[in-house]
Amino acid sequence: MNEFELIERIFAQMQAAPSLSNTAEAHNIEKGIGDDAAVMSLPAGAHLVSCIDTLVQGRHFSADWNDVNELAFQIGYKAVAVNVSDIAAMGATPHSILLALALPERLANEQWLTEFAKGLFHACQLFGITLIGGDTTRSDRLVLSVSAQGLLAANIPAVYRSGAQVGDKIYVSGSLGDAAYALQHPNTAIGIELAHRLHMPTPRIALGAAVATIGATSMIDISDGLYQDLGHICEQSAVGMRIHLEHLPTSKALSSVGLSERLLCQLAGGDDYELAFTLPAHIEPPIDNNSDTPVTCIGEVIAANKADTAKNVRPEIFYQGLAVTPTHPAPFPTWPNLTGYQHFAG
Ligand SMILES: Nc1ncnc2c1ncn2[C@@H]1O[C@H](COP(=O)(O)OP(=O)(O)OP(=O)(O)O)[C@@H](O)[C@H]1O
Ligand SMILES: Cc1ncc(C[n+]2csc(CCOP(=O)(O)O)c2C)c(N)n1
Ligand SMILES: [Mg+2]
Repeated sequence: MNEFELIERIFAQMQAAPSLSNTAEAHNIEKGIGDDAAVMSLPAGAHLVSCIDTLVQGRHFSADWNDVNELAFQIGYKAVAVNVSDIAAMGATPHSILLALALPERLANEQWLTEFAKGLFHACQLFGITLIGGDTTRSDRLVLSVSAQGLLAANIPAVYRSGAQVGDKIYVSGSLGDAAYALQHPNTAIGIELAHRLHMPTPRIALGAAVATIGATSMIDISDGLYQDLGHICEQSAVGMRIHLEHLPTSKALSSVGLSERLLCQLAGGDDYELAFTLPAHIEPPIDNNSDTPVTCIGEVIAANKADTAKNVRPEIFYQGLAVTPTHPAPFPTWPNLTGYQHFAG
């Protein structure tokens, strides 16, 4: 059996799981894997929301072959989760994915592919989506591109980065900085405790849909770091922001890390896959005490500083009521680089 037959067999087995085939049926997928392209019918008036995200060995996960072997399940899961997070950040409900797999020969074996497929289909099941097709090529390193489709009901507006208004409050889901800390300290007790936040992020699907319904003015998922990603809302909405550092939601594990290092992970670490959104001050956020998705107000939208050009607007940050600036960087010992993750930095 060659690699392609192996992949086909493993994926067909997983796809045949009863709960997954039920999802395909519920999603009106008329043709999934097996033809030149997939075909689905959409509910009347629904909007189709699409995105794509690539994970590259050595850039989005460890280059080390031992790690890639050990993390097969998590890599499969995360490739789906990061895309679902982008769909959630529009307020849409995820529907289906396509997978382009560039596979090194040494991973084209039953053991690795089975674990990878288990992680991928676990995510599909958890997020209620169907794999409807893909493409497989040989490559020197593992590269995964997943594109996702989501649906928005006819009467629900998608939430863009461009709608934040002066006076809105800024909210963030879950806790921040956990994944970045786990990446930087993989062998410490706290890093190990937080490793699941790096390898298996939880896209906030229900929250994204809920805030779209109640009238969120803007939303983004935090993949590159809160400071940079809120900057995208500032740029596209032509507003400024004030962020209060003492309000950043912090997990119990991360709260024992020194303040400056913790805040750096929270502002500029990335890999959080939490949602940041703005709501007019009179709209209460969907805070459900029984849910495991806390929502925290971290600041407010202010008028853009006229001195800033549209491309360099970043949030202003405050700590205990005082502006944190290069001349008064407290609680940081010196003014930190808050840029966040950039593929082509420097
Ligand atoms: N190669 C490309 N061709 C066309 N559009 C692109 C390309 N790369 C990025 N874009 C578009 O630019 C916008 C921002 O992309 P980006 O990848 O930064 O999204 P993001 O959600 O901020 O990050 P993430 O990749 O972590 O989800 C998106 O609308 C995306 O579709
Ligand atoms: C080995 C390794 N090195 C660095 C990182 C951190 N990292 C990589 S890409 C990215 C932003 C999101 O990517 P994109 O903008 O492409 O969606 C972040 C925070 C990691 N997870 N693993
Ligand atoms: Mg995004």
